[in-house]
Amino acid sequence: VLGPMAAVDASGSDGKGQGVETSVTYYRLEEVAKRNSSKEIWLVIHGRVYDVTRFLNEHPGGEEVLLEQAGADASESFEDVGHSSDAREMLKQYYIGDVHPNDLKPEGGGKLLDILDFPHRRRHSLRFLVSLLHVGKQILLRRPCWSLEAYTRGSGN
Ligand code: HEM
Repeated sequence: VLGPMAAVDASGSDGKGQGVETSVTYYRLEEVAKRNSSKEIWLVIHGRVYDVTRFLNEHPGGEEVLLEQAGADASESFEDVGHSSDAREMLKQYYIGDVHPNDLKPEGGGKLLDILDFPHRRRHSLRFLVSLLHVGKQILLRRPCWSLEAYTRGSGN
Protein backbone atom coordinates (compact mmCIF):
# COMPACT_ATOMS: atom_id res chain seq x y z
CA VAL A 1 0.00 0.00 0.00
CA LEU A 2 1.27 3.42 -0.90
CA GLY A 3 1.57 6.31 1.49
CA PRO A 4 -0.73 9.31 1.76
CA MET A 5 0.56 10.98 -1.36
CA ALA A 6 -2.99 11.35 -2.56
CA ALA A 7 -3.81 14.76 -3.89
CA VAL A 8 -5.45 14.22 -7.23
CA ASP A 9 -8.79 12.59 -7.75
CA ALA A 10 -7.94 9.79 -10.10
CA SER A 11 -11.31 8.09 -9.86
CA GLY A 12 -12.70 10.13 -12.73
CA SER A 13 -16.34 10.07 -13.74
CA ASP A 14 -16.45 6.45 -14.73
CA GLY A 15 -16.53 5.41 -11.09
CA LYS A 16 -13.68 3.01 -11.58
CA GLY A 17 -11.55 4.66 -8.91
CA GLN A 18 -9.99 2.13 -6.63
CA GLY A 19 -10.41 2.69 -2.94
CA VAL A 20 -10.82 6.21 -1.62
CA GLU A 21 -12.25 8.86 -3.86
CA THR A 22 -9.29 11.23 -3.66
CA SER A 23 -6.40 8.93 -4.37
CA VAL A 24 -3.95 8.43 -7.14
CA THR A 25 -3.90 5.16 -8.99
CA TYR A 26 -0.35 3.99 -9.55
CA TYR A 27 0.68 1.92 -12.53
CA ARG A 28 3.86 -0.04 -13.02
CA LEU A 29 5.61 0.60 -16.34
CA GLU A 30 5.21 -3.09 -16.97
CA GLU A 31 1.42 -2.70 -16.99
CA VAL A 32 1.60 0.37 -19.19
CA ALA A 33 3.78 -1.47 -21.69
CA LYS A 34 0.99 -4.01 -22.30
CA ARG A 35 -1.32 -1.29 -23.63
CA ASN A 36 0.52 -0.92 -26.88
CA SER A 37 -1.95 -1.81 -29.60
CA SER A 38 -4.54 0.27 -31.41
CA LYS A 39 -7.16 -1.51 -29.26
CA GLU A 40 -5.75 0.08 -26.17
CA ILE A 41 -3.06 2.74 -25.99
CA TRP A 42 -1.53 4.10 -22.84
CA LEU A 43 1.27 6.64 -22.76
CA VAL A 44 3.50 8.03 -20.04
CA ILE A 45 4.17 11.74 -20.14
CA HIS A 46 6.18 13.25 -17.30
CA GLY A 47 5.43 10.51 -14.85
CA ARG A 48 1.71 10.46 -15.53
CA VAL A 49 -0.20 7.74 -17.31
CA TYR A 50 -2.69 8.56 -20.06
CA ASP A 51 -5.18 6.32 -21.77
CA VAL A 52 -5.33 7.81 -25.26
CA THR A 53 -7.31 5.00 -26.86
CA ARG A 54 -10.33 7.17 -27.64
CA PHE A 55 -8.06 10.03 -28.68
CA LEU A 56 -6.41 8.09 -31.51
CA ASN A 57 -8.72 9.30 -34.27
CA GLU A 58 -8.86 12.80 -32.88
CA HIS A 59 -5.18 13.57 -32.48
CA PRO A 60 -4.29 16.46 -34.82
CA GLY A 61 -0.83 14.97 -35.21
CA GLY A 62 -2.28 11.68 -36.44
CA GLU A 63 -2.60 8.26 -34.87
CA GLU A 64 0.67 7.01 -36.30
CA VAL A 65 2.81 8.98 -33.86
CA LEU A 66 0.74 7.83 -30.90
CA LEU A 67 0.98 4.21 -32.01
CA GLU A 68 4.74 4.55 -32.22
CA GLN A 69 4.87 5.54 -28.55
CA ALA A 70 2.18 3.14 -27.36
CA GLY A 71 2.90 1.66 -23.96
CA ALA A 72 6.02 3.75 -23.56
CA ASP A 73 7.29 7.03 -22.18
CA ALA A 74 6.36 9.69 -24.73
CA SER A 75 7.58 12.69 -22.70
CA GLU A 76 10.37 13.57 -25.08
CA SER A 77 8.44 13.29 -28.29
CA PHE A 78 5.54 15.16 -26.71
CA GLU A 79 7.89 18.05 -25.85
CA ASP A 80 9.81 17.91 -29.12
CA VAL A 81 6.64 18.73 -31.02
CA GLY A 82 6.18 21.84 -28.90
CA HIS A 83 2.54 21.14 -28.12
CA SER A 84 0.35 24.16 -27.39
CA SER A 85 -1.07 24.93 -23.97
CA ASP A 86 -4.40 23.73 -25.35
CA ALA A 87 -2.81 20.38 -26.04
CA ARG A 88 -1.41 20.28 -22.50
CA GLU A 89 -4.84 21.10 -21.16
CA MET A 90 -6.28 18.19 -23.15
CA LEU A 91 -3.98 15.76 -21.36
CA LYS A 92 -6.25 15.98 -18.30
CA GLN A 93 -9.05 14.25 -20.15
CA TYR A 94 -6.97 11.16 -20.64
CA TYR A 95 -5.20 11.03 -17.29
CA ILE A 96 -5.71 7.75 -15.47
CA GLY A 97 -2.96 7.73 -12.86
CA ASP A 98 0.71 8.11 -12.03
CA VAL A 99 3.71 5.96 -12.71
CA HIS A 100 4.53 3.90 -9.64
CA PRO A 101 7.23 5.76 -7.64
CA ASN A 102 9.60 2.80 -7.94
CA ASP A 103 9.41 3.07 -11.72
CA LEU A 104 10.05 6.80 -11.97
CA LYS A 105 13.34 7.28 -13.70
CA PRO A 106 15.19 10.56 -13.90
CA GLU A 107 14.56 12.22 -17.21
CA GLY A 108 17.79 13.98 -18.06
CA GLY A 109 17.32 16.70 -15.47
CA GLY A 110 16.61 14.27 -12.67
CA LYS A 111 13.61 13.27 -10.64
CA LEU A 112 12.68 16.61 -9.16
CA LEU A 113 12.43 18.43 -12.47
CA ASP A 114 10.63 15.48 -13.92
CA ILE A 115 7.96 15.62 -11.26
CA LEU A 116 7.68 19.39 -11.47
CA ASP A 117 6.80 18.91 -15.11
CA PHE A 118 8.93 21.74 -16.42
CA PRO A 119 8.24 21.71 -20.15
CA HIS A 120 10.75 24.23 -21.45
CA ARG A 121 13.70 22.92 -19.52
CA ARG A 122 15.64 21.92 -22.59
CA ARG A 123 15.09 25.13 -24.49
CA HIS A 124 16.18 27.14 -21.47
CA SER A 125 19.37 25.24 -20.88
CA LEU A 126 20.23 25.57 -24.56
CA ARG A 127 19.75 29.32 -24.38
CA PHE A 128 21.94 29.39 -21.30
CA LEU A 129 24.69 27.51 -23.10
CA VAL A 130 24.55 29.86 -26.06
CA SER A 131 24.88 32.93 -23.85
CA LEU A 132 27.78 31.31 -22.02
CA LEU A 133 29.52 30.74 -25.36
CA HIS A 134 28.82 34.33 -26.31
CA VAL A 135 30.39 35.68 -23.14
CA GLY A 136 33.36 33.35 -23.59
CA LYS A 137 33.88 34.55 -27.13
CA GLN A 138 33.78 38.19 -26.06
CA ILE A 139 36.39 37.60 -23.40
CA LEU A 140 38.67 35.74 -25.77
CA LEU A 141 38.45 38.29 -28.58
CA ARG A 142 38.71 41.38 -26.41
CA ARG A 143 41.88 43.41 -26.45
CA PRO A 144 43.29 43.72 -22.96
CA CYS A 145 42.00 46.97 -21.48
CA TRP A 146 45.26 47.52 -19.59
CA SER A 147 47.22 47.76 -22.81
CA LEU A 148 46.79 51.27 -24.19
CA GLU A 149 49.18 50.41 -26.96
CA ALA A 150 47.04 47.59 -28.18
CA TYR A 151 43.99 49.78 -27.90
CA THR A 152 45.31 52.68 -30.03
CA ARG A 153 46.80 50.31 -32.55
CA GLY A 154 43.42 48.71 -32.93
CA SER A 155 41.47 51.92 -33.48
CA GLY A 156 42.81 52.78 -36.91
CA ASN A 157 45.30 55.28 -38.40
C1 HEM B 1 -2.38 12.69 -24.93
C2 HEM B 1 -1.33 13.13 -25.56
C3 HEM B 1 -1.41 14.16 -26.66
C4 HEM B 1 -2.28 15.18 -26.85
C5 HEM B 1 -3.45 15.60 -25.96
C6 HEM B 1 -1.90 15.83 -28.08
C7 HEM B 1 -2.57 16.91 -28.63
C8 HEM B 1 -2.21 17.55 -29.79
C9 HEM B 1 -2.82 18.74 -30.30
C10 HEM B 1 -3.99 19.47 -29.66
C11 HEM B 1 -2.20 19.06 -31.46
C12 HEM B 1 -2.46 20.28 -32.36
C13 HEM B 1 -1.35 21.28 -32.20
C14 HEM B 1 -1.24 21.84 -30.81
O1 HEM B 1 -2.27 22.30 -30.26
O2 HEM B 1 -0.14 21.82 -30.25
C15 HEM B 1 -1.19 18.05 -31.68
C16 HEM B 1 -0.34 18.01 -32.77
C17 HEM B 1 0.67 17.11 -32.95
N1 HEM B 1 1.06 16.16 -32.06
FE1 HEM B 1 0.12 15.68 -30.35
N2 HEM B 1 -0.82 15.20 -28.61
C18 HEM B 1 -0.47 14.18 -27.77
C19 HEM B 1 0.57 13.30 -27.91
C20 HEM B 1 1.49 13.34 -28.91
C21 HEM B 1 2.66 12.51 -29.01
C22 HEM B 1 3.05 11.45 -28.00
C23 HEM B 1 3.30 12.85 -30.16
C24 HEM B 1 4.57 12.33 -30.78
C25 HEM B 1 4.98 11.12 -30.68
C26 HEM B 1 2.55 13.89 -30.79
C27 HEM B 1 2.85 14.47 -31.99
C28 HEM B 1 2.14 15.48 -32.58
C29 HEM B 1 2.45 16.01 -33.90
C30 HEM B 1 3.56 15.53 -34.83
C31 HEM B 1 1.51 17.01 -34.12
C32 HEM B 1 1.38 17.77 -35.42
C33 HEM B 1 1.79 19.16 -35.38
C34 HEM B 1 1.49 19.78 -36.71
O3 HEM B 1 0.97 19.10 -37.62
O4 HEM B 1 1.75 20.98 -36.82
N3 HEM B 1 1.45 14.18 -30.01
N4 HEM B 1 -1.20 17.16 -30.67
